[in-house]
Amino acid sequence: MNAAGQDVLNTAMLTSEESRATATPMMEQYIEIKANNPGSLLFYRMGDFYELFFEDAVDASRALGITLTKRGQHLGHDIPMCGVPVHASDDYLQRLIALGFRVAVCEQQEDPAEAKKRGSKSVVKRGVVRLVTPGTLTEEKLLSPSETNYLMALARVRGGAEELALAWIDISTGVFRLAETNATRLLADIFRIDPREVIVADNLMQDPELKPAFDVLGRVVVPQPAILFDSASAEGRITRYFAVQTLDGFGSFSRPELAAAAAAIAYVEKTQISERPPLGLPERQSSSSTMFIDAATRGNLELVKTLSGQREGSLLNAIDRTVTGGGARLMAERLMSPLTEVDVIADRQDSVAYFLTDNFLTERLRELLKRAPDMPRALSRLALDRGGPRDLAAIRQGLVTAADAAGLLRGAILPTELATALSDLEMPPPSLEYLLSSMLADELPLLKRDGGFLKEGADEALDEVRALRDQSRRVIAGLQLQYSEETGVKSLKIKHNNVLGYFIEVTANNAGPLTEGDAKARFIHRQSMANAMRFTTTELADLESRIANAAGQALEIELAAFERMRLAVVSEAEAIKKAARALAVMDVAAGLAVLAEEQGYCRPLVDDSRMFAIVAGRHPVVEQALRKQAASPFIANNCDLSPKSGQKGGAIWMLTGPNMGGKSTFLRQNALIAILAQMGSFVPAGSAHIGIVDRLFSRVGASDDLARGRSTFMVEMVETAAILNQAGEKSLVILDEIGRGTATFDGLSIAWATVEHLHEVNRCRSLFATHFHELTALSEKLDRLSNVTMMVKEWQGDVIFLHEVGPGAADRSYGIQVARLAGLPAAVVERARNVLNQLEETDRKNPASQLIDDLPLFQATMRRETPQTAKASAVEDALRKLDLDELTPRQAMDALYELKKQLGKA
Ligand SMILES: Nc1ncnc2c1ncn2[C@@H]1O[C@H](COP(=O)(O)OP(=O)(O)OP(=O)(O)O)[C@@H](O)[C@H]1O
Repeated sequence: MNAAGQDVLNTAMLTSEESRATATPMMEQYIEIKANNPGSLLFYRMGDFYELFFEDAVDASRALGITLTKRGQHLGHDIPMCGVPVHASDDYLQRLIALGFRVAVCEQQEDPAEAKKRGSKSVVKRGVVRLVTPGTLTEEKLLSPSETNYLMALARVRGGAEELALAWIDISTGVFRLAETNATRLLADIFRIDPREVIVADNLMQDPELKPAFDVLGRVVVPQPAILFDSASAEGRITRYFAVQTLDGFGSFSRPELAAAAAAIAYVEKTQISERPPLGLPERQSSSSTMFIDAATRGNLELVKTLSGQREGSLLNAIDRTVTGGGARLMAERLMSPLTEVDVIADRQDSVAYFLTDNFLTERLRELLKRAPDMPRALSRLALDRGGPRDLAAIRQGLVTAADAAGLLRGAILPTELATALSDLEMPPPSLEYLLSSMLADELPLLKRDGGFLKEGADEALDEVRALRDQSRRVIAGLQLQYSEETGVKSLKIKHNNVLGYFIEVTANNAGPLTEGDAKARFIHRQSMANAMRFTTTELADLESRIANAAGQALEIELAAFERMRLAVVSEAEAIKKAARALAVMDVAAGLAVLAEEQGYCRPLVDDSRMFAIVAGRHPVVEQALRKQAASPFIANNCDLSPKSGQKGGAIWMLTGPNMGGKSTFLRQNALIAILAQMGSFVPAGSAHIGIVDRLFSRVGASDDLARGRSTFMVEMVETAAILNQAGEKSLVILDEIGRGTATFDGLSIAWATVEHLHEVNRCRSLFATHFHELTALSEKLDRLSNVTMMVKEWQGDVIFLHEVGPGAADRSYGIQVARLAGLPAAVVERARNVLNQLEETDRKNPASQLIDDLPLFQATMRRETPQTAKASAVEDALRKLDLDELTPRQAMDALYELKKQLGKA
């Protein structure tokens, strides 16, 4: 029984020997194909439908809400069945893929008439032509225009320095990249790339080092046979795919990188069966060239989606002004991977600055770009032979846009990035655009088999058969007139249907003149209906076959022309991809210029210093939200974490202030400004000077991870631990209310020790917001720590939030006032006030802040501990080397004496 309560044969029973022995020939074919494609729903082509059977039918009918029927029996069980029409299959595929299914598409591979020739019982040949999985989509309907669609392979090869590597491919655009990684940064790297599917060797699925990451990724991870990841045969697989002798020309790759790349290629081959998408050569990405943002930080800062999963409210949504799908994808990619290389950042800023200086040019360019179709995706479909006439038209329009954009910028003195883009725009040969424009009609059908996509004048032979077809139609109209005059039946009509083809139709009452006398020999009776009779003539039959032939010939000519155009496009794949990329680069730069102009952003100075000086910074998302609500304007705030002269480490700002005062907003805005600056954008500030941030960490907001058995406090501590273990001198760390998830004293102690560790060990630029006002006393001992506070005014017992960051420390949180504003019952507010007074009284007698005088500094305690923990003593070493199971009692005694002697020496 399955979950739906039906008695359905499961796949194991279906593919058993017994099942095969009793199967009909068609069932036998089905079982064979099903057995070869485990884990996928099988779309089995029958005429105009894809049919699903057995468990697949039950699952799909439930997922798609379509009717489940039955078709005969097998092994004494009903065979459940459901089907989707071929012409609408993209919609169904989309829904199934979104629900996490994978689909094997099985087509008829010969004409049913061919099969019949082999005998009346023979089955039409069928084969799986493609596995549809989330990471290997190419259809326009299945893809989001503004998002990349990466398939990723993770490989591990023991022995080298870095044992793990990632390879990711977007077959809808041909992008192919590689990077080394390690267990610590694995999740951060995967989230940066945000793949739809990650393939992993099945023998790694339970690996203790990797399993926690797989658990977080969930069903995105798909186990595959380990042989796909075999590093020994990796190079061969890659060279075969790219049809080259050696990989030497591509750069040098580590063994894990080769294994990951080969696995990704193997999976593409496995899912695309006979087709080969046009992949770019693998590009190596060094992890040091992008800012490391760990998974928690990426989520907390809501870069591309909010914590609740929406795009609305994310940073990307607030800054994306691009007008093309390719531009939107590049924008998201840049936001996900801010750079650490000063020169490249400056190049990108130069492009934005260029467009900012010429509004007129920017607007004209954007108008052009708005008409640019998605060239890389159309190209990919054409290369995979899944494209239609509209994909050819997309390439044509893209090439026109590229030429127009090039025309607009040619002759100008362009900054580096735009100059490169301009020369890329000029890569595709003009002859290609000319070919497509001279062939393609204005109105295009979706499918090439519908014909009618070549324009008049495109092909002489086609024009001739079309003329013949049109002429024949005119002849038919003439015949109708002639027959009606001859017979005197005015209502005589020549009609057409798929069964009879062309025929003459008269009403039953008017049949006489066609069935009597001489006419009887001329008008051949075909069909009698209730009220009508149908006839044909030799002339009409002759005309009909000429028309049918003409249509067949026309389609043949069109399909041959389609193939010529397709090959012409595919042979320029590299140039087309370059031009498309150039359009995306221009779209991003122009979009960022529009944003900077509209929102008043400034160009930040980004260099290799340790500066972090933001003047009048704003939160890019909150600022726009406040404006939209026409609420009071956003209050800009400064932030300076730069080392003072003579100091080496970065500064820490300890931020206190009331609830609702704007602490979290201030913390996040500075992290977001760093990200924007390093992705090459202008930033929401009056001015900004940022020394490259190589790693960004944030611990903000409360979230729990109950699915993995972690409480809110546990998550907080895990994230804090990651920060303290990994942050270095170039990092930027944002910590919001560390220690609030536990008892006050525990929380205060943890926060205290964390600040000391950041100051003494990590020495990074940090912002630390807290309600533990006792911590502000630390500024007396930690020279790079300053206290700042969110300013408030008290007015007639109420608090007024000024949202302004000023020097000093808050002495209270105004939590009770905020609680009152939130509508806590008056009695509870009153009682809380009393309790607070009592507590404050006790604290005044024995303040926790006095601790600062009583506690030795963190570094001092560290120093005391370090020698013992860091370097094991000779006695410990000797003890560790002893193999107790191998010692006789006598040897054990001797070893003990020896140890004692060594201890004496120490
Ligand atoms: N600089 C600002 N200018 C104008 N409004 C602001 C500013 N900063 C914050 N706000 C507004 O104040 C609200 C509260 O801000 P935020 O959540 O940052 O406060 P908080 O101090 O972190 O509060 P809590 O301690 O309760 O978490 C925000 O939703 C925003 O609308």
